[in-house]
Amino acid sequence: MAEIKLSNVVKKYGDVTIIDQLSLAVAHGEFFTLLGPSGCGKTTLLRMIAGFIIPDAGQVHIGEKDVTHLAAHKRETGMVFQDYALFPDKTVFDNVAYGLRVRKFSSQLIDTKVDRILQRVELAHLKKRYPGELSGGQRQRVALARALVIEPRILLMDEPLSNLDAKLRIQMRDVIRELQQEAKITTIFVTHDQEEALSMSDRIALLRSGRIDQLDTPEGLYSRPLTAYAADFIGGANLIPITDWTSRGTQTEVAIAGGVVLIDSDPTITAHAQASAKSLQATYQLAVRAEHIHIQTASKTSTHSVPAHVVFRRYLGFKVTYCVKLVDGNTLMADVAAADDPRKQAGEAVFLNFSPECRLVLV
Ligand SMILES: Nc1ncnc2c1ncn2[C@@H]1O[C@H](COP(=O)(O)OP(=O)(O)OP(=O)(O)O)[C@@H](O)[C@H]1O
Repeated sequence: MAEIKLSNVVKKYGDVTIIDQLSLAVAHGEFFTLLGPSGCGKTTLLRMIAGFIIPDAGQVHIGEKDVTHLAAHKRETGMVFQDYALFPDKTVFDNVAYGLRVRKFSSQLIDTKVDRILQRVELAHLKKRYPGELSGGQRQRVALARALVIEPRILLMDEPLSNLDAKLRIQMRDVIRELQQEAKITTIFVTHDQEEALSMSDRIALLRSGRIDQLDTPEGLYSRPLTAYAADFIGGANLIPITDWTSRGTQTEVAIAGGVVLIDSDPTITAHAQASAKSLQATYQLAVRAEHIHIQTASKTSTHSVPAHVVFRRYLGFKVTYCVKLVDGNTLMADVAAADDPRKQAGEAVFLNFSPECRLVLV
């Protein structure tokens, strides 16, 4: 049984459809991320689950209960906002205690619960401070403690790390994930940061204009993107036009400018291609991650080498990034380990070998 279920939810503002017949199910204890660029509808979806936005059509279930029209405060959800939304005139202790006081817990139980959660987020020594006397990371931990102290059934987090500096953001990922695992609390996390999504989530729904483009595990989304949008958004793959392709059992030959690339076959793509009436060239591109291009100085190494020219070489310490141009003028970015660097300069000819992990993706 799903802990959270959205069934064909729709949200429109005027004539503009923001969420378009979207369905998803989140399992109990799952860390589920809504990922996508600004404006794709992540916050709207999260607020539908919280009860701040009522869908124009469709249902929201929490457990077995239809909560589509249930008031936000009756939904057993805790929310952490991007700007923390702490009470500036209350101490850390009182901020965290707020939800318990509203729920009429005894002051003794409030003391115990608040002290326990403040210790867990390493803020016990700061409980008498006001939010204005805390760093961004500390404020974020107060917001997290305040959401968790009421032991909500569901934790909803809207870009909770985006106001922190890069180092703190990475530390807080671990804190959130640890607390979530400890309490086995079903969590929906909104972010536009692909690295955050990959490193924290059990599953990710990649959104595109109010629809789910791909719903998958982090590994699935990174290594088996189905669309050019997913391949580009997660890990910024090179997208290469194809001129033809032939599936030969476990391997597929893909013709691109200058040569033929051999990749692993994907049954999903093959089945889609068989069912699709459109021309293959218009429907698919080859998605190639920078780490899946190997730069050779001679073509002899493989019958599937593709000629190219170096546009520029950028040394980055542990790796070297090359920009290379195919015979049709398309450019690709390729990463090589510093130890394997062929040390080619702009204008020099090279040959590219592509790893079998490269994929055909829907345009
Ligand atoms: N009250 C509103 N009235 C009209 N349009 C709105 C309203 N709220 C949101 N929108 C629009 O709905 C779309 C989705 O907004 P939403 O906040 O869900 O996106 P998001 O993916 O969370 O973006 P961001 O990462 O920038 O927060 C946007 O185009 C936004 O302008």
